[in-house]
This record gives sequence, structure tokens and C-alpha cells, in this order.
Amino acid sequence: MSATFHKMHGNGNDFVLLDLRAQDYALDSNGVRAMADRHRGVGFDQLLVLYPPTTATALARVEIWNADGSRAEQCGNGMRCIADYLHRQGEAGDDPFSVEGPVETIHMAWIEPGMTRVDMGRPAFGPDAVPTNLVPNGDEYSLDIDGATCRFGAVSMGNPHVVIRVEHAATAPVARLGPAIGHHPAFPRGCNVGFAEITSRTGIRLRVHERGAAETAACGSGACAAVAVLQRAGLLDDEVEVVQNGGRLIIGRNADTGSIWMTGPAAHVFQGMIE
Ligand SMILES: N[C@H](CCC[C@H](N)C(=O)O)C(=O)O
Repeated sequence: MSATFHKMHGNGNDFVLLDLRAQDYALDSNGVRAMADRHRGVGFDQLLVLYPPTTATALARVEIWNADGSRAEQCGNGMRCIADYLHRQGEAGDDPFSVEGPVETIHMAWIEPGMTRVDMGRPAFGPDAVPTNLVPNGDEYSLDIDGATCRFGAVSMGNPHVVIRVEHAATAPVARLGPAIGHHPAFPRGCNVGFAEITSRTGIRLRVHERGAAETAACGSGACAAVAVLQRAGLLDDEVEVVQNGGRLIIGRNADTGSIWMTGPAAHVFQGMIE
């Protein structure tokens, strides 16, 4: 069994894209973990799998796997790469198009070579949406970690996110608090943990410890989650530049629909064959 794959990345958050609409390749958690191995496999933060669509308008049905073999409901950088791939394949033109995401239809558009835009849908707040068994005080959650109380926002972008406001992202305790919160029983499906430094009403610096992958160079849904939480707190305007270690994104809020859109880079690195 072998298949053609595409290696891509969005601001250094790297992916293997496996287009299984016209080829077969059996996948399970063990196989995904092996493929993700950066020494014995191809290496990726997430695996993006395209299957034939189940609706007339979508170009593909998308499944997302993390490097640890777990499944994810959303991947913002990955969706931007899928948009670039579908345009590169000649399946998408300059008009918006859509794919069936794991939990909802995702609308996207190609902007220019290496630049795409994705409508990431409406953020969902509240414990049941995230999901978490914590009870918020207003919009703020708190959790005692190592004897200290950690306060944060929480939101679902399809996938679960915690957003912690920090003075300086560069010195945020990502390696310690990321796993401690991300794997905490208060989050039955785990969560991605973002550390956001507000630099202005139109700018943040962000680092994200990702569920199923550890800290990544960039996290697209994490950027959307951080902007959604901080906008809800009245701290950010409708359009924000999010700077992460791997690069920058423009995140905006559609005032009419309440959905969050994301514009940023998508790069195709190489095509290969996996056994
Ligand atoms: N680790 C995430 C999936 C990938 C998210 C990230 N790579 C993005 O760009 O949104 C999760 O398990 O929810």
C-alpha cells in the first residue's frame, strides 16, 4: 500500500496532506503516529486527509489527525493549506469554495499565490461548548495549578481552546502550563492552550501549546480563539494582526455573522510517496 502525499505548512505549522479522493490508504492512530515521526516517518504536526465529499457543493470531506494519533475538529493553518492545494490542483478558482470539515462546512478562498483566507465559523463560549466541567465567573475560568490560581478564557473554534493573557509571550510558561492545563481532567477532550500578549488594540503576540502536538510554530485556530476571547473582553478591535513565532496572520470578526475569518500564508514544500 503506498500513496502520494504533499508536505505543506502554514507559518511553520507543518502538515502532510493526503488526498484520498482518488487513491486509497488505510489510516489508524498507530499508522498516523508512525508517519508523524520526524526521524522514522515523514514528520508533521497534523495530517490532513481529503476524502470524496458527501455534499454537492463541497470539494472534499476533511479529516484532521494530530501527531499523537488523536483526531481534531479543526485546524486553521491546515485549512489554509487545503485551500492553496485545491487551487493548485485547478479545482478552485478565484471565487470562494468550501470543504466539509470534521464538525461543519468550512468556507475558504484563494487570495494570491501562497495566501489564502478561511472562514473559521462562529466561536462558541460557555462550558458545554468548549467543553469543560469548570464553572466560569462571567467569562473567566480559573484552575489551581501547582498551588497557583491560573485564570483564562475558553472557547471552541470547533476544537477546544484556553486563552491565557500574559505580559510577555516570549517568557510565558508554555512548556509547564501548556500540558498541565491541556491534559487536565477539567477538559474531557483536552484543549489547546494559548498564551496571548496584547501589544495594541489591533495586535497580539501568541504562543500555543497544541493538543496532540506540543508547542507549534503557529496555530491558526489558536489565533482565532485568542482574538475571539480578547474581543469578547473588549480588549481588541474587529481586525487584529496575530504574530506567532512562525509568522503572522490577520484575524477579523464578521460583525454581521459573528464568524471569525483568518487570512495568511500557505506553503507547498514537496510531494512524495509514502509506503
Ligand atoms: N492541535 C489541534 C488541531 C490543530 C490546530 C492547529 N494546528 C491550527 O492551525 O488550528 C487540536 O487538537 O485541536
